[in-house]
Amino acid sequence: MSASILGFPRIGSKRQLKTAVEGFWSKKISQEELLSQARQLRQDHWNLQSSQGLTQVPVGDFTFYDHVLDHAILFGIVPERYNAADAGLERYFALARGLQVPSRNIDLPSLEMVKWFDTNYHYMVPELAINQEFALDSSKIIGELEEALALGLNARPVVIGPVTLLKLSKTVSSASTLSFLPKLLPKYVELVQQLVNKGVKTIQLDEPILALDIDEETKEAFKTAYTTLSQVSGAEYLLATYFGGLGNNLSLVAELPIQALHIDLVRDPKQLPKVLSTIPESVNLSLGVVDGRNIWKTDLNNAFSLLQEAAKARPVENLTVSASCSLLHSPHSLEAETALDAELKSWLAFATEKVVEISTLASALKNGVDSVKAKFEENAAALQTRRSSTRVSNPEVKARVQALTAADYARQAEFPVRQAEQREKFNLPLFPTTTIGSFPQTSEVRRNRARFRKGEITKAEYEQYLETATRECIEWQDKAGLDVLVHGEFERTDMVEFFGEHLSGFTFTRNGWVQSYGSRCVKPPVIYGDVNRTRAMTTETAKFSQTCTSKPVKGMLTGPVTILQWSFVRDDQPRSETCQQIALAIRDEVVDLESSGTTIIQVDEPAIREGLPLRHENWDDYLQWSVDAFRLATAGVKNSTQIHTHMCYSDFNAIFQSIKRLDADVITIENAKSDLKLLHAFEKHGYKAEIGPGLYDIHSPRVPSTQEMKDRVQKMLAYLAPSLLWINPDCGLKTRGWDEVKAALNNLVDVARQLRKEH
Ligand SMILES: Nc1nc2c(c(=O)[nH]1)N[C@@H](CNc1ccc(C(=O)N[C@@H](CCC(=O)N[C@@H](CCC(=O)N[C@@H](CCC(=O)O)C(=O)O)C(=O)O)C(=O)O)cc1)CN2
Ligand code: MET
Ligand SMILES: [Zn+2]
Repeated sequence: MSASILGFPRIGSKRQLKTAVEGFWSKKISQEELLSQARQLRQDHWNLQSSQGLTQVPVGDFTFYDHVLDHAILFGIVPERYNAADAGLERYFALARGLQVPSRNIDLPSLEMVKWFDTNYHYMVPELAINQEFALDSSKIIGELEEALALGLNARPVVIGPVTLLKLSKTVSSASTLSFLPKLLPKYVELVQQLVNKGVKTIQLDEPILALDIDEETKEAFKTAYTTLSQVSGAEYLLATYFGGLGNNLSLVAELPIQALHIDLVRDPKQLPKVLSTIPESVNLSLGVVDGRNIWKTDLNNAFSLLQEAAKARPVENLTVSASCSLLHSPHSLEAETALDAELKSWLAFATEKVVEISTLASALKNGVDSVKAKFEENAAALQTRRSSTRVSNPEVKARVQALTAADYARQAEFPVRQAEQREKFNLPLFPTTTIGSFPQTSEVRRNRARFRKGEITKAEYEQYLETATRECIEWQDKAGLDVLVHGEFERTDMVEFFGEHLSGFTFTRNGWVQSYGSRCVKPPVIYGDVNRTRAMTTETAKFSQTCTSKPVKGMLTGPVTILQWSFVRDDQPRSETCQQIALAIRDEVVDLESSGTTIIQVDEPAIREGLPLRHENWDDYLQWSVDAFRLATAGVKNSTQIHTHMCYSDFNAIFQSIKRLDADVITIENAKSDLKLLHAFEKHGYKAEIGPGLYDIHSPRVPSTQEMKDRVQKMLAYLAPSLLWINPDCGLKTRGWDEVKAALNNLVDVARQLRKEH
């Protein structure tokens, strides 16, 4: 009987990793200092697990930027061009975030970054060359293993499995990335041998791809890979699956020569009986009963009955209690949440508390529930207060949802009618220019917010500061010649957290940080009850902003699906219902913005693609309610009010029909890194509304030239009519500095000016 987790959040209780890494980038700390802080974090996190009695600790879950990128280094999947950077951390961070050193003639963009399954975590996409040769560089994982062994820990190396690693990679050729398996496998074998030589018994191979629909080629790859790996003497494998059930991949997994299997019993508790009857008894089962993707306290009784069901079918020695997936997606600890209401706090468990839950469940399984009776009782009592709490339920919200009719989901007229009215009203030039919303969140902006929160400046002083920042931002855009302006979002910590702070049914944390990419973190708000808007959230800012210019300033809102997707969501009602409630709150805001004089309103939905279920069979249902939620949020306005939406970070081709069904008047979309494939889809499916495919990548400090952006537009014009095309960057500018932003936007406006002359 054992207890362990698949991975722990690496960012640290106070985001020490962010501070250290960013300090290293800005040359405030040395490489040695960075390495030593990293070592400390790993040690703290392992100690935390072992002090709670977890029987094994994962090794390799730590990373300076992204664990998939670490695997590219591990197997030598480094494109030629990065050899311009020095081996070691310079090359590593060049892959992660690009590198520009004019004096050395270096101008490297970063690798592509995309979403990790259905999470808000982003990974770097390994890029396989046509003639890719692999080379093992195991220094990182071996180093970390030695650290753990020196601490006397029972260490289990964590490696992404070969099939998932290849499936997440890309290659320029038309060949399937799995065609690289025969060349890659020997390197896995070599790695496993090295680990075994260090005294390792079990190696965790993460294959989350098994929670997806996979084709025959992929199934064959699994058989080949695991048969080969099983031949390394002395090695045992824990095959880890998560983010869903095994579904029809169960019979494949049952055939693989593995010693242990991890299953996600939070996303799919119903798979347990099938797993128990299909997976050979000799295979140890790691049971993911604690939710790694949400922050609610586990229902210990419920989790325990799943464990007992397994214990009836197999010897307890062959079972491991675990969390559904790596705890990477949970905040570090509740300890810092001193401002959280006591009752609400009693409903929550972050990563550290989840480790305790796992340990409690393991004790119950080993020594009987009576051995941890008090803990079970305390848990049941907390859950009971949550179930019966009056603040969870709001009858007015429920009644309003009940009363909705089809008319609430549709604009008054079809797009062509709206477009005609809008054109007359706005009289915008051909190729109108705009931005996506945020402008640089400088340290000055953050410092002022922090000072206000600490009471060092008054509310009035803070608001005065925001007005000045907003006015300067708008005046700059006006002068630069942009056509549709934005206020810059200086008052927001984050596009989702801001709305979480203003809506009832939500709470927010002080320190509930979760890594989003690299050193960047988010603090997802917590939705615990029925969502309701009690007062306008953005109209004052919008009204003020419009006084700064005669050009239209867009009202800027986050859409219901994105608010849902980037929050911790209640687990006591379907996500679709929560989404509908958020949609109503946003609808009220949209309508209020219109009444207070805002004529163009953008409702961002960058997370709509990310929310798409991993299994195809669940797509239609999701796309129905998510698109409906957007329509509900935006349909309450006049024909002449222009609704924009914005999306980023994803391949939208698969959900194209749903994008059409959003019925937005203008869509701005990330495109700078995903080529013209998407635009082809817009053409093919007869998309009629207006569209602004991003002209440059805002995730890099690199300033795009006028010519390169103009070339991009020329290519786009092969697919899109000039009268429909908007000119804009591919996402918000909050992570950039002002110098880069000004230079890039000046060039962008130039592009539009030149094009207008030519058309
Ligand atoms: N939720 C969400 N998900 C998203 C995105 C997004 O915008 N939001 N965009 C995409 C990319 N993901 C991103 C995620 C995070 C950030 C980001 O910039 N995060 C910031 C934190 C933003 C924040 O809340 N900042 C706080 C600052 C909190 C803080 O550190 N305060 C210090 C003081 C700060 C100072 O003096 O400078 C303190 O209190 O001690 C604020 O503005 O107030 C960071 O990690 O650096 C950007 C993109 C996809 N997913
Ligand atoms: N309006 C938001 C911004 O500009 C949209 C960002 S999408 C991740 O930051
Ligand atoms: Zn975006």
